[in-house]
Amino acid sequence: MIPSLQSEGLVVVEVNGCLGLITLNRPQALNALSLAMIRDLTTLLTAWAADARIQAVVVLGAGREGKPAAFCAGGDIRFFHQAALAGDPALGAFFTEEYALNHLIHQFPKPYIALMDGVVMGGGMGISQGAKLRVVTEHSKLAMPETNIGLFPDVGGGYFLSRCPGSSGEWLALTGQVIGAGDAIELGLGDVFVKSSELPAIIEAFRTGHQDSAEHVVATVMERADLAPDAEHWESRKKINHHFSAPSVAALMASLAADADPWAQSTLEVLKKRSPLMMAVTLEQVRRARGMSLADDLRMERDLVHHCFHLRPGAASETVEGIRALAVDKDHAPKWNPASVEQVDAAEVAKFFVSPWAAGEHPLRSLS
Ligand SMILES: C/C=C/C(=O)SCCNC(=O)CCNC(=O)[C@H](O)C(C)(C)COP(=O)(O)OP(=O)(O)OC[C@H]1O[C@@H](n2cnc3c(N)ncnc32)[C@H](O)[C@@H]1OP(=O)(O)O
Repeated sequence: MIPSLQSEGLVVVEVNGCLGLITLNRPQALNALSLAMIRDLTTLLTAWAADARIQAVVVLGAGREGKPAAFCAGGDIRFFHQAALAGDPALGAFFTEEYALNHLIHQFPKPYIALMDGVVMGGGMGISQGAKLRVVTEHSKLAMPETNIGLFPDVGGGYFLSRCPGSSGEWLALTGQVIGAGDAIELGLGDVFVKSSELPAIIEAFRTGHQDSAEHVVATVMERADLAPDAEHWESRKKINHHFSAPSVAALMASLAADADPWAQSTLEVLKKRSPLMMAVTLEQVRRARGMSLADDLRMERDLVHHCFHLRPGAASETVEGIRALAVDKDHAPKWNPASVEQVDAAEVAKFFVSPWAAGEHPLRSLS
């Protein structure tokens, strides 16, 4: 019922009755996902999908004593940095296996419940957006912040962001805006609000209560559901739709610049800090993904992430530079190349969307 795992305690598993309870247990790195953790999650979900004794799965993040909660802050970006500079083939395996895991979760045949308390970013969204029940609290901080590290919103981000209402997906993708529970529910990125003070009782019930059916597991959450707080960014939705429906990043930044409203000006300031090249790639990604299945979107994202590390290898990669500035040197001063949206070459953006693999050789060819 519990297969053997390889992440040495970073993924903790408990089975109680028909429930498989998974705790991401790397709190000092906000439960960021290593390749071993991704492999463990894949092993567990693959085994449990076929195991009639398991009828529901719950995933949560371990907390740090006295610190804010985190569900998962994404893929391990320090590993991306080291592996890219070392030319480590594990980097490619990481993305292939993480995206396949995201797909597995979206298609998981039994209730998979994500307790999205605290930080839920990047890869954390990837392992929660496919959940049947996405539980948010007043401490939830959801974001796809990849343009801040010279990346694009992957892990199925093209698929789930492009399904957000109006142009809010483009807004979230380009700015990396962090949203709380109210906005998450309003935008279709969360399902149910539970006060964080209720979580210990819910988790205790999952650990020790009688769990004899998936319905009972779901009811354990739903009976503690509450009214969500207001959506903080709801008032800005008209402005989001107006500016973020512009045809290009340069056009949408010009549109914001021409709007004296403080919201437009502060949004423009955020975009000026993001990678111009990767904003252009991101806008194209989200718009293409709107007409794609999840599997096709993940294949496109696998192509894009390959190019992030190979079109310009090593330290020349926009992603390596972005991670260096945020998480390695922590100077928060990435030197983007090019430095402004006006200098982004459309031909360079187009190269990201050419698959490096023939259709029959794509690493995610088996996803449907
Ligand atoms: C294919 C998958 C793609 C992706 O998922 S790309 C990654 C997307 N996620 C991100 O870009 C988020 C990166 N993290 C952050 O921006 C910040 O963290 C937060 C805003 C989430 C929280 O900030 P604060 O509360 O100030 O915490 P802190 O001191 O930055 O983090 C505590 C420790 O956690 C490590 N950490 C956080 N996120 C990651 C990560 N994604 N990968 C690896 N480590 C991470 C930090 O570095 C630090 O560690 P130390 O104390 O040793 O400096």
